[in-house]
Amino acid sequence: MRSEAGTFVVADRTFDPATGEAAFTYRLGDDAFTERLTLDPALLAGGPAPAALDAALDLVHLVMGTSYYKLAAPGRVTVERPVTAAQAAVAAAAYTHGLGEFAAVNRLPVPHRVEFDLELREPGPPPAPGERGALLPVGGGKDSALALVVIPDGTALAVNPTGAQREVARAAGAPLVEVRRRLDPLLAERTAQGGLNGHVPVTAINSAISTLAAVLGGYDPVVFANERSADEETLTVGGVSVNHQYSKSFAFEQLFAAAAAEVGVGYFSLTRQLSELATVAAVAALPLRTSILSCNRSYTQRHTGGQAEQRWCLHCDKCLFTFLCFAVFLRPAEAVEVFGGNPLDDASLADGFRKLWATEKPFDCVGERAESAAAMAHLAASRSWGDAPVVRALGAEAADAAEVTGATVARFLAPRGAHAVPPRYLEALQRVLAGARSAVA
Ligand SMILES: CC(=O)N[C@H]1[C@@H](OP(=O)(O)OP(=O)(O)OC[C@H]2O[C@@H](n3ccc(=O)[nH]c3=O)[C@H](O)[C@@H]2O)O[C@H](CO)[C@@H](O)[C@@H]1O[C@H](C)C(=O)N[C@@H](C)C(=O)N[C@@H](CCC(=O)O)C(=O)O
Ligand SMILES: Nc1ncnc2c1ncn2[C@@H]1O[C@H](COP(=O)(O)OP(=O)(O)OP(=O)(O)O)[C@@H](O)[C@H]1O
Repeated sequence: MRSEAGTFVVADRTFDPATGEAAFTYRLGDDAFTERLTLDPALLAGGPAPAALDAALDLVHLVMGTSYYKLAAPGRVTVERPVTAAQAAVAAAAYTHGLGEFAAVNRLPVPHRVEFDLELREPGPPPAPGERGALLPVGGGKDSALALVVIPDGTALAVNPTGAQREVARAAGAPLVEVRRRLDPLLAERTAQGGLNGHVPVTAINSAISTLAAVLGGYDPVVFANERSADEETLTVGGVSVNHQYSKSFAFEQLFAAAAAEVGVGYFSLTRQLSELATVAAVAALPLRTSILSCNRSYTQRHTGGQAEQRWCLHCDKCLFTFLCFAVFLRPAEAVEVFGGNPLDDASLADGFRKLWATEKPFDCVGERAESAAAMAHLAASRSWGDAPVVRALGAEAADAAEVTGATVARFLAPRGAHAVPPRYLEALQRVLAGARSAVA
């Protein structure tokens, strides 16, 4: 069936509890797209409340549509199944702010305004929470590695797992459940034929998939590791903030937590009060620092298909930022052991490092401008790193940039800001942070 011109339709979906296969269909003009999930058999043994399972599937269906919507970005979304007000709020945020970078890159008006044509329903009575403990989505990088250490009895979950995600779960001693996600191949075809392309709110998608897995498998809560630095905008367009990491922000977390609560699942970010530097301070002191991989280039569909070796590329914005943070807490030889190289020795990368505190930050998962400047200034004053070519080139200007806001590494190590971490998890986090501080001292 054709969708009405100018509308993107969140259409049908199916789920087979015997095989764990779920299919989510969308329509855009003459095209129908179906994205498929295969859920780990380990998740299928429980007997989830049917209303909660339905609502969790609806949440996935809503946010996963952003990938297909973006081909034409018609500004109108029709949702065929009734949804709750909390789900509608998640969808509105995902299509508007979650597609903010996409809109800016494609020179569409920002904010990207989307009208929803949907029927609201009341949420069902909240089901009893699952009894199998915390479910921790892992990306393979430093943040979720820290969460695995703080919650040692948790279960890790990887969407399209790679060797890096499996390795970090193994190093932390956590059982791993896997969810395979397959984009409709027609998406790539239509993109190649000139469809619009750009970033989608992937943490919103992973959050919804994790919540579905928690409902099915009887886990509670779902614990993400989205740091405070993710709240900083990437750039401003006509006075409006555009954030590459919007679906990692606290604003989005609060909206999503309300929808997850309706299906009996707690949802929060354990590291919400931490800067990237504070997270790295802890991870640098842990043995599993050599098991992490934060380079996004190694997480493309090509790599998640298992066709290429994964390693730090040491050139992309995220590699440069992550190396800079770790250098604050490691000696050069230790850093090389973790990363397999030293980009601060390569003067040709100075411009790449400088961008980390520029007005327009890279569209990547990097920390706050002030924390990058503070980290580089800190290295310039250190005996171990002060002579590295990039540090020599940038130390003085980084110190000037840091001084504008009074930024220092020490200031970024103190937890601060709003959060929704339950007391028992907060105490466990504080214990690990204190242990790491004494290891570094
Ligand atoms: C791995 C990566 O960074 N990919 C971004 C890149 O896409 P690329 O073409 O280089 O490779 P693929 O990811 O394999 O994508 C192939 C095509 O498929 C489209 N697509 C992919 C995933 C999806 O869920 N929906 C899709 O439509 C994609 O548009 C390609 O055409 O550039 C893209 C455009 O800017 C980015 O959207 C890709 O980002 C991925 C969705 C991704 O997983 N990125 C995370 C590593 C990431 O950015 N994480 C952030 C969290 C940001 C957030 O929550 O929004 C973080 O770690 O802070
Ligand atoms: N493929 C994935 N499957 C499950 N969870 C994921 C996946 N990718 C990212 N996440 C989760 O989303 C959140 C944000 O991802 P992010 O990439 O910032 O974290 P990370 O991989 O832990 O660390 P790093 O920033 O060093 O890459 C984290 O909680 C992370 O575990």
